Amino acid sequence: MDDEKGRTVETTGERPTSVPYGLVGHPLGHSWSPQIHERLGSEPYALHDLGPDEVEAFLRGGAWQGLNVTIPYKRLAAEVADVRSPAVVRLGAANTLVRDGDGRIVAENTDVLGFSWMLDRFCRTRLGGSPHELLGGRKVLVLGSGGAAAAVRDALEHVVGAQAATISRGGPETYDSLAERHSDAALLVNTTPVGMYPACPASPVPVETLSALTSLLGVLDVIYNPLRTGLCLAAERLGLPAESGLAMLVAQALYASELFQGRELDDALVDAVERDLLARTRNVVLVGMPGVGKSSCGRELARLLGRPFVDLDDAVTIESGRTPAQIISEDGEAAFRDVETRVAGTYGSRAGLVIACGGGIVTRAENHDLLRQNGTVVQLERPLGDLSVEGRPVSRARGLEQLAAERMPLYRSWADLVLPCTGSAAGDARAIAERLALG
Ligand SMILES: Nc1ncnc2c1ncn2[C@@H]1O[C@H](COP(=O)(O)OP(=O)(O)O)[C@@H](O)[C@H]1O
Ligand SMILES: O=C(O)C1=C[C@@H](OP(=O)(O)O)[C@@H](O)[C@H](O)C1
Ligand SMILES: [Mg+2]
Repeated sequence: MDDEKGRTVETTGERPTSVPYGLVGHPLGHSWSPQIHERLGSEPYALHDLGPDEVEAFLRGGAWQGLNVTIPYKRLAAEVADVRSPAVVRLGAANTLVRDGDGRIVAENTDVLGFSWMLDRFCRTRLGGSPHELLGGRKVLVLGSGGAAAAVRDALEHVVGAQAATISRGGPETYDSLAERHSDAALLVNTTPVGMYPACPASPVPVETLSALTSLLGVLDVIYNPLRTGLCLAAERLGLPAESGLAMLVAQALYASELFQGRELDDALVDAVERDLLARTRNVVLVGMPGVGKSSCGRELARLLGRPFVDLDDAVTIESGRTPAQIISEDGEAAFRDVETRVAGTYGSRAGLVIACGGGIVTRAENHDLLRQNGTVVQLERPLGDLSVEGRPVSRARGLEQLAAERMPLYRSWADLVLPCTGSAAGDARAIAERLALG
């Protein structure tokens, strides 16, 4: 029998009646789990955004082999299971369900394992010791008291032997008492949604409070979007090692995928999958002197990588109905900078973009966090004599020499990569793609 496209449709034998793997939750929104599981070999992987009246029947009777479960159904997932791991029993919550050979539902909590993996790598690579050596018997502050907090606390207490102190708005230990009562804490972990896209970069703890926690060795955030949360940015400003939750996301998926497939996967896959995700999702942000070639190179780079391109000057024009040059000459530079900062916030928080900034983006320090929360900053450099001042009121008014004196140190301090221009925008684009290992 042929279908309407002329393909032969099997009418006998085994046909999959559903997708074997997937994620259940509500609301699901955008999820990176399908791409991650595809890389790990547990595919096809579907998203099941299920309402409260349909989820239990699906968990109990749906034609699935392995499921990840997220908010708000992790407790239900633990309840419907026939077999529960020790972590699931302790937490009363499961994020992974598999069917065993007898059709029984087996529940695990790989959030605990995923956080342990991230903590282990963070401690060894950034703090120079194992979690147990660095944190055993010491106090760790856990911000928040929801499901993610329970998994983090469980890992800290049962795997590492640390003392987890929960900080929450309504609990006995609040944010107000942080600096006063917990200056002995060795690590701080955010499990609240504060700082998550699109309300970013926001931090659950102001940088002043963080600086009063004088025993901190580092900071972790379970949020992975943006790639650098407001908390991580604040910690980095204080010189504290900090990492947000992408590794935890990938590691919990790896442990879930092992259960789905019934085979062991190499832990090194976590680093590899994380690197791939970073390469695909991190913005490339171009800065440099006016006329250096940011807009031209950005356009070429976006074409090369097959990504959307955003020129912040164009975004300003769309947002305000006037070009940057018009705003500057009619209302003054400060008025332009306000709109520029607004659009930097909008596009800086998105993922997978090539962003060309205006030359003056570095004149407001706050723009740096807006753009680096999800981006790698690349500075383009050419000799001043080669720079066009056409249609650039700021360059004309102040002169390139003076602008360079003011801004060069700022470009340098923002830049993750400085690229001496190669002679053509397309050549610069190829050089950036190569230096940042983007393909
Ligand atoms: N790599 C380059 N080498 C030589 N000229 C360039 C290069 N990139 C851009 N240009 C030229 O310089 C001028 C300014 O480029 P533009 O991309 O608008 O710079 P920016 O956005 O940094 O102000 C344009 O006339 C452009 O054609
Ligand atoms: O240097 C500056 O202050 C400016 C640079 C321009 O962008 P380009 O650097 O793309 O020319 C534009 O944002 C505006 O005219 C102000
Ligand atoms: Mg430009």
